[in-house]
Amino acid sequence: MSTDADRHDPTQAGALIEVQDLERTFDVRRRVEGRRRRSREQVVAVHDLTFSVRPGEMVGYIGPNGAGKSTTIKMLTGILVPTGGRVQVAGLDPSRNRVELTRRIGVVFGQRSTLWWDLPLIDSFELLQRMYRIPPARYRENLDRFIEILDLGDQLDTPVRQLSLGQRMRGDITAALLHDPEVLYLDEPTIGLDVVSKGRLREFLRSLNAERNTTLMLTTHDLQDIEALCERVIVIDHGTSVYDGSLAGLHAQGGSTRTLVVDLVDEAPPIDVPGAEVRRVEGPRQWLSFPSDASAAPIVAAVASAYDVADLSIQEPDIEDVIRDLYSRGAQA
Ligand SMILES: Nc1ncnc2c1ncn2[C@@H]1O[C@H](COP(=O)(O)OP(=O)(O)OP(=O)(O)O)[C@@H](O)[C@H]1O
Repeated sequence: MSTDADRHDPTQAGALIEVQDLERTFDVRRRVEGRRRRSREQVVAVHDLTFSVRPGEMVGYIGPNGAGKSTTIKMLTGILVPTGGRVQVAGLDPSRNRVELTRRIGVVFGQRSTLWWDLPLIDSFELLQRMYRIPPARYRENLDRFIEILDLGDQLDTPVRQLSLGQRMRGDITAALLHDPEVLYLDEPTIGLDVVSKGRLREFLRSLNAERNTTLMLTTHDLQDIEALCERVIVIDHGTSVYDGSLAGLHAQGGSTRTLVVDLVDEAPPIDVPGAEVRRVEGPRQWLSFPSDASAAPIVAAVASAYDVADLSIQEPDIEDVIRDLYSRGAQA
């Protein structure tokens, strides 16, 4: 859909995750009205999906409900076998080398915990140390670090079932990282968290990526997660990629516009300058829209030379609007 240079080459040398023409269909039986038997139907969850991710990238994987995000992540982690195409993670075929791959990836599902529900948090971590055979010194080092940054020190002896959602999520993230995975898949990691917890978690993920070059693939409906963490976004709709590129490039999709907000010293008729159009006037404040890919400088200069300006600011297009537009175009295709 995009033609700009922001768009990613979906197949890259040195990729950590490689997905080529990936496909997954499900056979489902549906009850047909007036018939005794159920009819068989095929649901295409993922098709023609091609992308690759380099080590250390932080990629947002987004799409509307039922777009195929979870199905993709399940194929990347080896839980589901593709019905077509190819997938490789760290040089391994996930469904064939699931045990080996498990040592190299971490997975966090926001709505499901992988911790032992009835055990104190620390017991889950110790079990994981044994399962992954993490050298004791490395385990201690990682545990101390994550406990400190994620502020879990007071919760270690609490059974998981008694933790708050935010504490449980931080526990799950620690559990997923103790074995130093190269890739971390996060599925709705901030769902249900308050603003402070969200901010803290995002900060932690940023530092993890900066310090350890951990590759991050983030599935979320919270676009602020994406804006805070990901330079690259893959948008999936109806099982296939409809956009793969930078967040800035996504902003520029769909001929979206930016807005120049002008506070005049006094009320005035709508501002008339080349390259911009007045959309709204409220007292001395006026909103002018101009194309996202145009420079704001000549418009600002024209306004400032012809009017008495008290203040100016530029608003970027709302990313949610851009994405909604992309989804609706996908639905029409
Ligand atoms: N086990 C299954 N059997 C039949 N159909 C399935 C199965 N798993 C997923 N699907 C279907 O495949 C499509 C993609 O589902 P998927 O869960 O991957 O979407 P999603 O993008 O993760 O959605 P959400 O944002 O709602 O979690 C949907 O139509 C879904 O109903």
